[in-house]
Amino acid sequence: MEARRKLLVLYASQTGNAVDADERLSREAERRGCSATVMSTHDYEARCLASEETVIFVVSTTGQGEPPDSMKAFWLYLRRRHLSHQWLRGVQYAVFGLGDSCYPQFNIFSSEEEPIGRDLPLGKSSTVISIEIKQTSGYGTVEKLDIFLFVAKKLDKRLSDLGAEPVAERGLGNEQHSSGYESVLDPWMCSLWNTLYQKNPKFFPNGPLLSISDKKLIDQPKIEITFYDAVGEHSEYSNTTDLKCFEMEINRARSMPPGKFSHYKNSPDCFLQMIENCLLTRAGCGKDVRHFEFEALSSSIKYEVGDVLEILPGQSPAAIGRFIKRCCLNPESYITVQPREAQIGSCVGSSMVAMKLKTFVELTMDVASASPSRYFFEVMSFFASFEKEKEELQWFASPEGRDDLFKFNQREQRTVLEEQSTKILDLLSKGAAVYVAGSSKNMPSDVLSAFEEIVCNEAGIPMEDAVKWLRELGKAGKYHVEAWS
Ligand SMILES: Cc1cc2nc3c(=O)[nH]c(=O)nc-3n(C[C@H](O)[C@H](O)[C@H](O)COP(=O)(O)O)c2cc1C
Repeated sequence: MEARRKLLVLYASQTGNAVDADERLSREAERRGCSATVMSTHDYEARCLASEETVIFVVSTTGQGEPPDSMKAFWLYLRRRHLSHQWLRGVQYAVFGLGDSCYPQFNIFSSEEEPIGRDLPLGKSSTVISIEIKQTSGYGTVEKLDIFLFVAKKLDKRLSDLGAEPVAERGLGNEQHSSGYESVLDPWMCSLWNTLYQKNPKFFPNGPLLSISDKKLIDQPKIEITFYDAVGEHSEYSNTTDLKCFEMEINRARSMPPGKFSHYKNSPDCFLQMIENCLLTRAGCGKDVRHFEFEALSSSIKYEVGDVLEILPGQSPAAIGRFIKRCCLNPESYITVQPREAQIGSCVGSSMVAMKLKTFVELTMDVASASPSRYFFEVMSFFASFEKEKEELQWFASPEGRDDLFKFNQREQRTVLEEQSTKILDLLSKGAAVYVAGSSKNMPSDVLSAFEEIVCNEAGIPMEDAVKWLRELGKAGKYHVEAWS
């Protein structure tokens, strides 16, 4: 019997959206009975592409029409001149691109005349910074270039020039769409499954429609986290991890006062002065993408065109603490993180070496500024015990609820932490009675515990302030207010 067909799903991402989209594609394929391997273009050997059967690419465009860092080597290989027009004969492919039509409106530099420095997206956060170190007063000729979804368009063309066969029309997801890139991804994915099924029914033995229940898949996480309560049990290894080095680097940078001399040089680490900080995105478009300009103050700074200046983003320790507390975990406990199946390869922050939970959260997760993914709502709906809440989460995770989710989640820039504190506002906006008292002492115990849990613990608002805040809301006539004494 011919073996079931397999899919290779490759992603190239700078800030994480393509990873989400890619994982969604592989999940949906697996729910239809087709096994899929998800990999970053960074971990994939480009020369092996010719021996694949079907490859789905999800790629984003970054910088000024550039491929993500993780795709640069892969793309360089694909562009080699010696590759024949038949090299990918027999390989089927589909490309889904992620981009943002805001970008062509910026001033674009042609590749020969790029300014010194590059855009540096800094993780999946609501503020993105593009950096330029000023050396001369002029920037060279400015050209308009269509950089919207540039990478997906180029990749699609190159794959086809190398003889690969497209199985679906290129999908182009635009973040400016009223419900984000998912509004294009949903129908694109459905038509992809149908086409693959028509080409070879072995892809989906039970047809292209959903055949495995969500529950079964949600029960099988890809990553295993093991907790060790004994502090120090594994600490003898922790100096060797990349994360540990990263942590040390961050601590070193944070503790460096102006004018401090580095340990190994007799000259100061270079100093830059910020001379411009301007918003690149349109006002009100819901995104904060900034252009910073720095001027070198010390002569010690040496760089060449293409060098990268990295600014390490940080998270508030209070937010990390609140997140861990909300998960009912001990921030001081040690964990190891590893993929459950060998084929998955390394996962974000994967480490066989135990590290402190709070270090892991600080270095690998964005708890205070990134909006949770759609899949987060899907998984939460599985665990929700309150029926109404479960239904709402399921609606958000469904294709029909996608627009509502986008408005509630991304447009409002909600975060995992905020989800908790907005619960109380949701309650209020649904017309629930607001109880106001002179002091929290008189609150009925169920109201008091809800307040302690949501307003005080999650949002970090002291109880007395929360009571004052409620009184203000009541005075403004927004909510029905009852008093107790
Ligand atoms: C610094 C930066 C530069 C970007 N440049 C472009 C661009 O030139 N063209 C485009 O279509 N989208 C551009 N985008 C939008 C991204 O492609 C879009 O946000 C995408 O969803 C990011 O996917 P990723 O998280 O997988 O990298 C840019 C985004 C950032 C943060």
